[in-house]
Amino acid sequence: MTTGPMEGGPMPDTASPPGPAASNASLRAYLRGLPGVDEVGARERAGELAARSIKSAAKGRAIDLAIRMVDLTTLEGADSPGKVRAMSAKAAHPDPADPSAPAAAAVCVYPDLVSVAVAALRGTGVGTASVATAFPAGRAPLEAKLAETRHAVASGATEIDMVIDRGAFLSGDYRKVVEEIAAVKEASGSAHLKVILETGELGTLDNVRRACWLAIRAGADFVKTSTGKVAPAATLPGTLVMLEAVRDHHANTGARVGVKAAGGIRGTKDAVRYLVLVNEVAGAAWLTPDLFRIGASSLLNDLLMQRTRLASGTYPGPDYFTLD
Ligand SMILES: O=C[C@H](O)COP(=O)(O)O
Repeated sequence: MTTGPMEGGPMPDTASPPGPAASNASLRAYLRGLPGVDEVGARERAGELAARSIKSAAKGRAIDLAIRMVDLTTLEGADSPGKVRAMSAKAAHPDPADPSAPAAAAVCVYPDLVSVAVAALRGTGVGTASVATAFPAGRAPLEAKLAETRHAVASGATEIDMVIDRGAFLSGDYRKVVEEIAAVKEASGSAHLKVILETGELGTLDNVRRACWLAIRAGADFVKTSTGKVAPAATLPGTLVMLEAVRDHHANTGARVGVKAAGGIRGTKDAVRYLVLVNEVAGAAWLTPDLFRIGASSLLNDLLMQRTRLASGTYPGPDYFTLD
């Protein structure tokens, strides 16, 4: 098992973390002094939780919860207003034949399409999330990243999904990572900020733990695994480490930060595995769209198919739901 209050006593935040104006040297010293993540233990624990089965009655509830947690995403060069409108309609009413099917949490689009999603989602309660900060690579001057963030917010985005500067992180410039997140947080105003770590580029689970700590410290409302553009994208062990980080942050400060698993999550089985992980690692308090999201471009249809099968005993035909 990895580190945690139940297994290893007080967590890192209690070990006199450096103050808000800390130099890069003290951030480096602090982060490098944190107890390491037990990679083998994390993988074993994630594997063990993934193997758990849940009863049919609980499965129906889990599927509805997973639908409510979906950030229905399109992040392609070929995205168009028409596609965003169709996706927004689907997010608000995933199964037009069954009004009991819950709505998704949000639609996630590039900044130039935010206004289209906002108009299409007005009055539905579904949020509009926008990637910003030169998604997915994050290679742009800070001013350009802030301008993009402000544009998305001015267009009505309720959530901003930013990427961290992985180059700065991997070369040990933690101060730059923190400053950039804090600046984007300010530019986001009242929009919720999700900070994408791009765990597939961080190399180790220790780095995932460190990046989480920096993002939370800089003001993240959510920490998010991946852009969906880099392999591996979301993984159970990486998400486990992130859930431990938010759990420990809560134990140390009383504040709750959310987690978003995104990238490569395509089936109901996978979605349910993430819910089991959330429940077992962070706790039931995180089983809400306010604290856990699944970012996915093509998961919703499988959730709807499984939902219909549970209710009726048969799978709907392949053409029953509109394409994700
Ligand atoms: O943020 C969400 C991801 O970009 C979606 O990735 P996906 O297309 O693999 O589902």
